[in-house]
Amino acid sequence: MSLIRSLGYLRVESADVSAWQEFGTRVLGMAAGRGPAEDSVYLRMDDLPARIVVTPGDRDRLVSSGWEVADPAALARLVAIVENAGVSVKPLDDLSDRRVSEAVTVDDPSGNRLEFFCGAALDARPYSGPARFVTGDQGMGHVVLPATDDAAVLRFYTEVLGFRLRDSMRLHPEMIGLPPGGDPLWMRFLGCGPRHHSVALAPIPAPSGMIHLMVETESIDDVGRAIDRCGKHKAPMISTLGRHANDRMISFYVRTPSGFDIEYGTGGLTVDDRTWVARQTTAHSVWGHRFSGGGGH
Ligand SMILES: Cc1ccc(O)c(O)c1CC[C@@H]1C(=O)CC[C@]2(C)C(=O)CC[C@@H]12
Ligand SMILES: [Fe+2]
Repeated sequence: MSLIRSLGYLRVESADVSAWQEFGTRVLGMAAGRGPAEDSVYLRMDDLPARIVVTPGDRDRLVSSGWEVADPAALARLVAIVENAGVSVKPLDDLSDRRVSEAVTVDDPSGNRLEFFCGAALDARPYSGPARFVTGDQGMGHVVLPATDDAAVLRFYTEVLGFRLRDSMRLHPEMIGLPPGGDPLWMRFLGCGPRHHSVALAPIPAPSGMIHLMVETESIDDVGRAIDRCGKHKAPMISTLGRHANDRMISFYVRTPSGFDIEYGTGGLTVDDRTWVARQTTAHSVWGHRFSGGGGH
């Protein structure tokens, strides 16, 4: 098992935090949480006080993704491994807004900021949002992060952080607006627990620092209700419903107020590392997922 157990939280900076409050609760069906900063938005998906924290800023971007480890000893081991690989690790002092007992921060080779933490607080109030999310040992979902140097990020995530390669997908250069006939571009799907992928790295530039966050619900009815809410609140759905070829997730994509997307799905595959074999998928979906508006991110 890798020291990193699952995707724990996202920290987002936004010029319009109130749009996020509306979007998170009315469209995504998450529950509004409370936190120490009056001007921030805290969105709950389960017993944790917040899975998405949106802080005010002058631009819209992913600040960091937070990754949960089992305990302080595991965090110390992970920090030693990362430092041994020549990557600098900084302790995080502002833990009050994160509601965890220890956290550190690291940048991946493409400049994506990661945080590793342990000792998350549980909220005394039960989760009560309209959508029921699959979290637990699968974490809050998966993130797709931009990564320019495939070899460097693949080495960092697998050899240093201990993620396992679950799938690769070759992208045609023209899919992301490059001239045809260049070097192959790879999208890598990596896992740290039972979820098929907790992070995917894509050779696609993203001004907001993020391509999408996938959240998984318990049933297709949760997904159907979310599609209805997108219509009611005029949230921009940027793909039709579809089923992915690699993790079998049935999902659709909707644009957030920060310009990146949420993939909203159900029925994703869980994998067992003793038997899993990483393959190459050549189609992104078995059916559906027709993207509109600039190629799907
Ligand atoms: C291919 C795939 C399998 C499982 C997923 O959870 C998943 O998000 C994807 C990739 C979706 C993918 C993307 O994130 C960036 C923009 C892409 C490349 C497209 O334009 C189509 C597929 C999109
Ligand atoms: Fe995805």
